[in-house]
Parts: sequence; structure tokens; C-alpha cells
Amino acid sequence: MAQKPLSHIGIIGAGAWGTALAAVAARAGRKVTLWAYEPEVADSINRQHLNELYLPGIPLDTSIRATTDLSAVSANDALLLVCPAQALRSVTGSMARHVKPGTPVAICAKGIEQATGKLMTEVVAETLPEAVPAVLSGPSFAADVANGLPTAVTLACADDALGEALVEAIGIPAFRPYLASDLIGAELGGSVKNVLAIACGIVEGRKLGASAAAALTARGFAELTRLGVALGARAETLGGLSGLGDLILTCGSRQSRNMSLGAALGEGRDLAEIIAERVTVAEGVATAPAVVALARRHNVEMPICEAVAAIVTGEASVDDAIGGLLARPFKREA
Ligand SMILES: NC(=O)C1=CN([C@@H]2O[C@H](COP(=O)(O)OP(=O)(O)OC[C@H]3O[C@@H](n4cnc5c(N)ncnc54)[C@H](O)[C@@H]3O)[C@@H](O)[C@H]2O)C=CC1
Ligand SMILES: O=C(CO)COP(=O)(O)O
Repeated sequence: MAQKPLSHIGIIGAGAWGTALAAVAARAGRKVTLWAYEPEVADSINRQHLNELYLPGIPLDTSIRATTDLSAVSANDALLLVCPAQALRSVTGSMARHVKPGTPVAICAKGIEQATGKLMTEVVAETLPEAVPAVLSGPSFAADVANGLPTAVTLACADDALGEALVEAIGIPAFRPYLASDLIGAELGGSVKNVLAIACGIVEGRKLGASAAAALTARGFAELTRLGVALGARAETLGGLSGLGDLILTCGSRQSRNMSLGAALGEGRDLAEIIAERVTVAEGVATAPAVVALARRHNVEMPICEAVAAIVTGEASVDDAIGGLLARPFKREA
């Protein structure tokens, strides 16, 4: 049977990324309902067509309807999950009874659950077992996407027809989803690059130089690839938009919240203070210890992620972590 077009899209999470995706789906001609955690965010989207808290200054299509009612958003043809990774289990758990069996659910959050070490696909398999999971991930800053600048992402779905329908539903010339079937590869790249971006930020903040940043990015990619392959991901996914592509973007720009948080750490600022002055999430902080625990369980060496985890959990100072990495024995590159 031919796949029905997905004309009604529900977006769960009205932060910067959920709002940017709502803008894209509306431009693609879809009817969009956007779930906001904060009533004032829903109000600002409905009345002023702006999300002043998370995506300030970008006018939104007047057809986007915001709600704080999870049941209203869960009954759409397709759902995009765009809340922070650490909140995803509680949000999907509350949605479960409203989601129709067979609904495609695209995970757009980038992180690993700290309490369990589980990937977002595992969390969704447990909380929404009758949904068809997909992963949307890649190099895409929310502001760039909302402003209509050209971007390309990976859209991974094991069901080809549903994957194609999702691409059709949200793809526009300036937002190009590339279809894939490797969900683990697609989600792992986005989760691990946030941790590596904190490390690159530290290099920038400590003024360790462009050569150090390039070395760290390449060795970070080696770590990401080792873990991905151990978890069954395909190397070509890890080297694609959602892996290497997003790593290059996030490690190279202070527009990234993870990178800029790392830069502030590198400048000697206190983590609690940096977090307290932000409204938006930097997923790498919670994901760093989760990546390290996952890597240890699979006997995968990830020294850069270990160093970031030690810094964000207060087990090591920035200088001790840098010293520890530089003192590692010389080894073969691959
Ligand atoms: N901003 C970006 O450029 C991109 C972000 N992402 C990912 O999308 C996810 C969301 O990021 P953003 O929208 O940028 O974050 P944000 O910091 O702009 O917004 C976070 C959103 O989560 C909501 N929230 C906070 N606590 C919650 C809870 N306990 N339960 C439910 N919702 C809660 C907030 O109300 C807010 O709507 C993250 O995993 C991020 O890595 C992915 C690609 C691009
Ligand atoms: O994932 C992103 C771009 O692809 C956004 O990165 P930050 O969360 O570090 O801002």
C-alpha cells in the first residue's frame, strides 16, 4: 500500500531547534502544531508569532499553532521529538497513550541518557514501542535553519517508505534531508560531537592554537568512529552529515553552545556559573559522563571524552586534563 503523505506534523519542544523545525515544516506546506514546555512560550508563538525566549527576533509563520497540551500534539501524522535528551523519557512517557500505532517519530535531540547510558532510540523503543522511530541529525544551527540559510541533514529510518514520506514532509530547497537507514550511526554522531565540541572550545578558550584544534577534531572523530562501530553503526554514516559534518560545524564555531561553553571553561570560568547565565541547553555536559560509561562497557578507548567528563564532573581541572592528554604514550594512528 502506498504511504500516505504526512500533512500534519507535531513538534515536541519549542526551544531553538523545535521552533526552527516548525518554521521549516510550515514552509514545506505542512500544518504544524508545536508543543511548548513553558506556557509563555506557547503564548508568544500564538499571539506574536515569535519565540522571544529561545529563538529571538525571527518571525514565524502565522499558521504555526503552539500548545502546552501533549495530547493535542501527539495525535499528528508524524512527530519530531525536540526536547533536551535528559527530558525525553519523561516527555515520551507522558505522550505514549496519545500516539497512534505506526506513527513515525523522528528523534531530533542529541544526547545520551545520563541515568541509564541509553541512546535516544532505546528510550523511544521503551516508551513509544508502537511508533516507527527515525533520527534527524546533522550540521544545522537553529538560527541558520530558521533564517532560511541552506543546510543538509541525515534522516535515518529503517522503514524506507516512511523515511521517504518524512523527507517529503519537511524537505525544502534550503533544508535538505538525506535519507539513511542507520539510526544508531545517525544519533551517535550528534551525541558525541557535543562532548567533543566542549573539548574544542577549551582549546580555543585556553588559546592552544588552530593546530591543536584540528588535531583534537581528528582524534575526536577517531573516538566517535570507534564507539560507533562497536555499537553496530556504519562507518559511512559516521563520516557523513550527522557525524563528521556536525563535528566540523560544532567544533569550529562559537555559535555552538557546547563549543562556547568549552571556551568559557578554557578561559577559566566556573561551569555552574556558565550554566546559570544561559537559558539554553548544552547537551555535552550531561552526555560526557554517559558516553564514557558507554565506551567503558564496550571496551572502547575515548581519552578526549574522558577528559571532558572529568572536567564537567569536577574530577579534574582543565590544566590537569590537558596535561593528561599530552602525556599519553605515542601510538599508531589507526
Ligand atoms: N539549537 C540547535 O541548533 C540544535 C539543537 N539540537 C538538539 O535539539 C535538542 C533541543 O535543543 P534546543 O531546542 O536548541 O534547546 P533549547 O535550550 O533552545 O530549548 C530547550 C527546550 O526544552 C524545554 N525543556 C526544558 N526542560 C524540559 C523538561 N524537563 N521537559 C520538557 N521540555 C523541557 C525548554 O522549555 C525548551 O523548549 C537538543 O538535544 C539539541 O542538542 C539539534 C540540532 C540543532
Ligand atoms: O547541534 C547543533 C548543530 O548541528 C547545535 O549545536 P549546539 O547545541 O552546540 O549549539
